[in-house]
Amino acid sequence: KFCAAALMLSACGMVGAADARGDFVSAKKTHFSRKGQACYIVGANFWYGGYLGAASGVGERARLLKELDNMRALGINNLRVLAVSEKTDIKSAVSPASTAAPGQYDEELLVGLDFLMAEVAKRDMTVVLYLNNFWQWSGGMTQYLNWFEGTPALDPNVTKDFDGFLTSTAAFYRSAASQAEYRNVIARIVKRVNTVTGKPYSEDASIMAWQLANEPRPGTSQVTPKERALYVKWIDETAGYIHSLDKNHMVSSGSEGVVGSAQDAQLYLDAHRTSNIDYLTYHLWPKNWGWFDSKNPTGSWDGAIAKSRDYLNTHIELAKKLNKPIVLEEFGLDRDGPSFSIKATTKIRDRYYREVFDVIYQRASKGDPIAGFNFWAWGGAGRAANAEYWWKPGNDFVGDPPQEEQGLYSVFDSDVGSLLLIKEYADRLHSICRIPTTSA
Ligand SMILES: O=C1NC[C@H](CO)[C@@H](O)[C@@H]1O
Repeated sequence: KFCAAALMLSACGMVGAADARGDFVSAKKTHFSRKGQACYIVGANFWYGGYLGAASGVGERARLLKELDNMRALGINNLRVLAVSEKTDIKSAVSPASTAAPGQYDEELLVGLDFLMAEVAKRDMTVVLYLNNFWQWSGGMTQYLNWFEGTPALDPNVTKDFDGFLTSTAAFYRSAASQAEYRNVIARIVKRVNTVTGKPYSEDASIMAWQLANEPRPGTSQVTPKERALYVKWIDETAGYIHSLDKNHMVSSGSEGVVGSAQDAQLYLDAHRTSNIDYLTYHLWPKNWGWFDSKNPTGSWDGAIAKSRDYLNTHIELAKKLNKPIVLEEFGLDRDGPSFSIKATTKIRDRYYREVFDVIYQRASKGDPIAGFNFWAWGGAGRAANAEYWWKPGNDFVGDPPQEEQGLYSVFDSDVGSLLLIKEYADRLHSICRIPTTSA
């Protein structure tokens, strides 16, 4: 009876048919597999993809379709997207937010995510959806603490106290009330039925993975044993909760790697050993982490490259230890000058991208567990709206979220050299596993 009803509902488009099991990206030891083939992630960070998909308000569906076509044409087959944002008074945060208040969700933004997923599926692309943010630019964990612990929603751009932000925000993991609402939101998204396709998210193979948060950190590099244990437990139990709701998809943490694990490789290993985490993630930020000085590129280049190569290779070795695939899901560098202006060249950034791509391609060619990359971040047709390069509601979305200058790390559609470089390495990675670089 149930099958007949399901078939009938499916036939009239009320509930989309589940994708076949083999259509889902899965981790097979240290590599990803999809449709019976090993596959590599050639991806972009596209945090605002769901926002563009909204039917009105912030939505720009015509732009979204053009961005997706342009990315697909380059061989990009994966997008990393913000799935949930929290309404906040923080100035350098995006608005509107998908969670307007605890228990109040913005259906228009959630339909935007539905539309994005429907268009991604048409292009045989996949998406990693992150369900929270350690940083303030989408409200994130500090906003949960404001709602449930009464502490101020902190913006390190204002407080200028980065370590204070890290310690305060890590209180999220021990706030029972915050965790309860966070899980409500997780359940609402993971169990959602796409209003455009009629397909349950949990049965949609165009989702590659659910991700706990963007860059969740345990606190500062001086975390106590108690904070370490809490962080490890939070990753294990939250990932386990998602798997309890959805038997089809992988789950990842969104970690930056050792830098995001109190500079401690052992903590990174301990936090990702659980079978509830299907693959590893790491990020690479030479300027943010003080390795590269964009005001002194010549003097800081060699050190930055040496540290970057070491970071890349160290994490591929850690993936071998855990026998899991690993994705470099964020990396970037600013424009020549440095400048936020789209008119500035990107020679240094392109050179850096090539250095990163070379390590990834060489080690992937040898069968090492590097499963791909997502560069940070797709700016596409978006443009900074004012001379100060700060985002304000109503402005274009670009690759840089509102807490950073609009042009800092974005790859725009006019950055032809960067786009050709991405395509060159997309083709090379796809050639390793013979995935068609254009949708069949
Ligand atoms: O997740 C992130 N990592 C680094 C990006 C660039 O600084 C930043 O915009 C984002 O919060």
